Parts: sequence; structure tokens; C-alpha cells
Amino acid sequence: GTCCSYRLRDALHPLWQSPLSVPGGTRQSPIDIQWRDSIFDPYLRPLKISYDPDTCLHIWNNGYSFLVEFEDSADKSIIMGGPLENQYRLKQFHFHWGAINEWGSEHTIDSRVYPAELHLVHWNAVKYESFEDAVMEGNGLAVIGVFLKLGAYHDGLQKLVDALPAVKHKDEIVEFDSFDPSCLLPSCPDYWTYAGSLTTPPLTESVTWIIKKKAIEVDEDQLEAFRMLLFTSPGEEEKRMVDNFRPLQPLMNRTVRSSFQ
Ligand SMILES: CC[C@H](C)CCC(=O)Nc1ccc(S(N)(=O)=O)cc1
Ligand SMILES: [Zn+2]
Repeated sequence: GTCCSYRLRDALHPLWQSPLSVPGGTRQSPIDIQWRDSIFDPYLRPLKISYDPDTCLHIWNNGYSFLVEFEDSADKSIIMGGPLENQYRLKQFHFHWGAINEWGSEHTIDSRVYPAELHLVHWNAVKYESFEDAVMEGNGLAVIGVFLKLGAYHDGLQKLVDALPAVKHKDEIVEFDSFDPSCLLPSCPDYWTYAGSLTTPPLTESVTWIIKKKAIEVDEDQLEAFRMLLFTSPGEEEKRMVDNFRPLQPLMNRTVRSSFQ
């Protein structure tokens, strides 16, 4: 039948040794956003973002990417508005990138791939007790996606880049204080939004995606710094942390809305 062939088609991805789509998944991420098929929704409000740099905790290499984690026991670093019905708390941000500048992002725009993509992960602290609970709920998470493209040196990113050698190997962690991730957001307010999932296991269908239309520019050395990270722990045979993006997933019965005309 089509379902099993569909599942069979999802070969085991080298990175995760698990089926790429949760069987029966109807809202998987990432997707290709076809600009002309997206629907302007005049009821979408501006996204309100307010991050407190003092909630920044540490940066760590979790063996998939490097994450900057935030203190989320109070409503200090939050987003609201846009497509969201509640206020969501920032938990962490991380990136996906390629071995070369020709690919690396998870989402694509009219099949255009970017060299990297930033994900700012938030959870619905109004409806749920913890991030872990929210991960399992359809309206549990909100992730802002920002494309990175090759261009000018990015001043705000450099503080992150300078900390990467300290988390070269899987499970290494280092204190990271007073960083405001809004410096990584483009000034243009335009975004697309759709209902999707986590792009790494557990792949749960709990994410309201907010994909910024404008990319931020970073320079070659800054992108190269991501590529010197390792998937592997100290003592293991070194494997460079590159190509940590999931392949595109079928749109199925979903509409992508735009906040702009
Ligand atoms: C038990 C589950 C555990 C707590 C979840 C840990 C987690 O945060 N996973 C995560 C977060 C974001 C993305 S993405 N790439 O932004 O879609 C992918 C995976
Ligand atoms: Zn991600």
C-alpha cells in the first residue's frame, strides 16, 4: 500500500539511524515554502519579542548541534503575538548547517537552500508546566527560524563563534552569560507561519513554525567556525559536525500563511 511504501521511502538517515518521519505523521518539518502558495493573513499580528540577556545560561554541544540554553522558570525571555494565542518562553537556540555554503538550512524558500538556519525554541508556559510536557502538545512549542546567508561579518554572532572551541566535542558545555539573541534577528518583521514538528527525534508534531522572510548575513570565517565542531566525544574518531539538517518533508494538508502581502 502507499503508506508502507511512503515509510519505506524514508530511508534511514545516517545522522539519526531512525525513520525520518514519524509513521502516520501529517505535519512534519522542515518543508519547502512556496512563496506564491502562501496565503496573506491580515489577522496575523506583529510578533512581540522580549529577551532578557541575564537569562542566558550556557552553551553546549549535544551531539546534533550546539545549543545556547536559557533560564525558563519565569516569564523573562518571551515571545507573543504573531500566530500565537499564548506567551511562549525561550528555552534554547541552535543552528543547522552544511559542509559547504551550497546547502545547510532545513526549510527552503521556493527550493532555495541557505548555508545555515537558526532556530529559537520557545514553549507555551501558559498552558503547560514544563518544556518536556509542552513538547508533546500540538500548541506546545513555537520555533522562530532565521536563515543565514554568506555576506558581511555579523558582530552579534561573533561572541557565539568565539565560544565554539570550548564545546568542540559532544557533551562539552561552557558557561555563557549575558547574550541577547534578538541581535540575531533581521529587522524586517515579515514571516511565514505553519503547523509542523521538531526536525530531530522525537519529531513530535508540537511546533508552530515562524520563518523569517529576511536572512541575516554572516561571513565565511563565521560559518567555518560552525564546521569545526564535532559530532564525536573526546577520544573517539573525529567526525565533523556538518550537514545536521533533516530532509524536506511533504506539505500534506497544510497551508503556509504570510504576515505580509
Ligand atoms: C523529550 C523530548 C526532549 C525534551 C526534546 C529536546 C528538544 O528540545 N528537542 C528539539 C528541540 C528543537 C528542535 S528543532 N530543530 O528546532 O525542530 C528539535 C528537537
Ligand atoms: Zn533546529
